[in-house]
Amino acid sequence: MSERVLSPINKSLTGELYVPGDKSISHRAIIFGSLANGETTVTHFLDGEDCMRTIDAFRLMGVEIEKNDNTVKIVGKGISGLSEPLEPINLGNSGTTARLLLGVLAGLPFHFTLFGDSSLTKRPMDRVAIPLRVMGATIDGRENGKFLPLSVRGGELTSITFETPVKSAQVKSGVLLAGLLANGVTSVSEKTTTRDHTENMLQAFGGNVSREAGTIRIEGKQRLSGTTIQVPGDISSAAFFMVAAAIVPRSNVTIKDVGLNPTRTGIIDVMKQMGVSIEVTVERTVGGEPIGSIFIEHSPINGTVIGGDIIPRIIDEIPIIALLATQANGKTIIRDAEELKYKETDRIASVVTTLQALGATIEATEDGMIIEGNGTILGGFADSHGDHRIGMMIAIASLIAKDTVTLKNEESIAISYPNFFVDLEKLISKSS
Ligand SMILES: O=C(O)C1=C[C@@H](OP(=O)(O)O)[C@@H](O)[C@H](O)C1
Ligand SMILES: C=C(OP(=O)(O)O)C(=O)O
Repeated sequence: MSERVLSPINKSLTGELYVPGDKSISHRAIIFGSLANGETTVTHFLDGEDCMRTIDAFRLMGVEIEKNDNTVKIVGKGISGLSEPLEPINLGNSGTTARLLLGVLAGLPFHFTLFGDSSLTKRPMDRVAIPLRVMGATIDGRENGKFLPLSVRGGELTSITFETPVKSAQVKSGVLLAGLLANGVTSVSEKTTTRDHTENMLQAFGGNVSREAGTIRIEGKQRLSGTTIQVPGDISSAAFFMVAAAIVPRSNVTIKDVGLNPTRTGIIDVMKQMGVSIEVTVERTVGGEPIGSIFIEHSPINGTVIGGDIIPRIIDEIPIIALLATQANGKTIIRDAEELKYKETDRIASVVTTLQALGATIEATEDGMIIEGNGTILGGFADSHGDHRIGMMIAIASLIAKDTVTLKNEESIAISYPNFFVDLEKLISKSS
């Protein structure tokens, strides 16, 4: 368990930054590359711990995957080229690996044992196990198969018509992946749109998927072909520097080559709604994913009310939005965000207690939080509790703190952003 002492910077943040590859897209590139026939090359792959769990899982099933820094080559031999793993699969801290992989394993004629770290072991898996059982998989584990460790016996699946009871791209994707391996046409409906990278990437691998008014249909047993995937920069990682630029006086930062998929850009809408000066340019679309740049300047910030359909579009950005709200004029209310309770930590509780410990005025509600603006961030000790996004929120808070902040458990940041402090330093050192 390592600690890092962070001092207030008394400088501005300026310059351009390329953030690491998108975590959601990196996971999916490995999954589809492993199911496809032929070679897949993935560039700007996120070299973070979560995505390594997905690579290791497919290696255990016999897939040849070579990784050199941020470039990954996968030798796909199709679904029939996968084999039964001889060892249990370690999912580490990664909810995306767990839920998406379950969808694939459900359709393979093998037995699997899955386990994760202490955080993932507390996160619900029944949200995807329940529909997969209806399709024909046998999934069991703690508390009637709700929690890891899980045992999965996959095999022939029948298609399903499924309406997701939770606003979750992981659940949607798990069922769609099982649908790809099943007999017949699987249909998944969602009341609120969640990130659609699975649908986009399926098409990039030559698959067919129809999308109409919140319903996605996928025909089973499609043959996918290996391809080249260029992973855009992760807007969920960029969000930390976007907020840093907004709250540190005299800052202006441009994030380059970042993913601007509309199912992910809620952070831009929220920052604009709060009065932040921000300019977005979409430059190109690669594999169905828009890519471009975001320019952010230090600005006066206003409190706001955030809720409803935007929540899945900002779900991973809420911790850093809460920090932004501590610096606003007036109160900010975040509601309809109960899904935060099922992340690496209960992020309603961890955001509120961490920002309170740093001196902010913030209280938890059943489905979100209420933040008083014009807050002063003090120094002190703050623990990531093993949650990468809480760790990065603390690091950005330290930039405007009155005193040093000691970040405990800083190593969790490597889950999604191994070079976070190097990139932060790049923006600071260019400033006066
Ligand atoms: O599909 C994905 O890649 C993800 C979906 C979201 O989770 P939920 O689907 O559980 O909301 C998000 O929080 C996670 O970081 C990545
Ligand atoms: C919730 C997250 O990831 P996962 O669900 O994949 O653990 C996240 O990255 O914030």
